[in-house]
Amino acid sequence: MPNFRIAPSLLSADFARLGEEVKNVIAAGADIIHFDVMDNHYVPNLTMGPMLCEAIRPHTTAPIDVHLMVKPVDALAASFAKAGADIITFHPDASDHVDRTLALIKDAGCKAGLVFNPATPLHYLDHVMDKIDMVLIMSVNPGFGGQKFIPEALNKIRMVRQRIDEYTAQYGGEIWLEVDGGVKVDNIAQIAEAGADTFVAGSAIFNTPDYAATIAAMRAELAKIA
Ligand SMILES: O=C(CO)[C@H](O)[C@H](O)COP(=O)(O)O
Repeated sequence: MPNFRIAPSLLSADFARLGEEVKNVIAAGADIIHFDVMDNHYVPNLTMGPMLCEAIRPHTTAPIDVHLMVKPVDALAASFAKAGADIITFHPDASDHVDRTLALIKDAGCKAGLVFNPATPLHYLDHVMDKIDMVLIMSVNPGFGGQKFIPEALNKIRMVRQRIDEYTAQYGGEIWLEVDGGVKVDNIAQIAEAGADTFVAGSAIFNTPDYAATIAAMRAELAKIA
């Protein structure tokens, strides 16, 4: 069975109690904190900046996975690396120089990844497979939590899984395949079957009264995958 990781998105957490929410959701069995950064320019919403990342950093030793939905990318990527991010992903269509942005993130000591919106072509992976630690497939259009999973994302996940497997079989290393948007207890197994190993879930976890029960239910679904 692959090493499955559950990454609750703070987008649906109680922003007035973020430190507590971070602690609670990790204690409930989550692996990673997913931190959504929206700039009201690349996406039509405004969320959290590096100061909030720095503020939650002392509340957990779990990796903080920063998803930059911003344009331009580089200055904020550097600020989030300083603020304690472990993983920084960005949208290649928002960066003028994808290779340079990846290098900036890696040089700052973080893992780096590319994010693909539902309509972003995968050719951005062509010359950078050796520089990425993660591919994040958006299964909704970015900007808001609580949207419905777009089924076409499953085909894209399968294509990326094949690409990662072929690359790592030849060159070694590890590249995580994360999926974000509309992930729920009742579709997580199907998403895993398509090839994802890391699952962002916002509303599905934070909008339930018992985080541990929801995460356990997700893991029970994932355990059904051979
Ligand atoms: O990046 C995002 C939206 O841009 C969110 O992480 C994502 O939508 C998670 O929310 P939910 O699980 O409620 O769909």
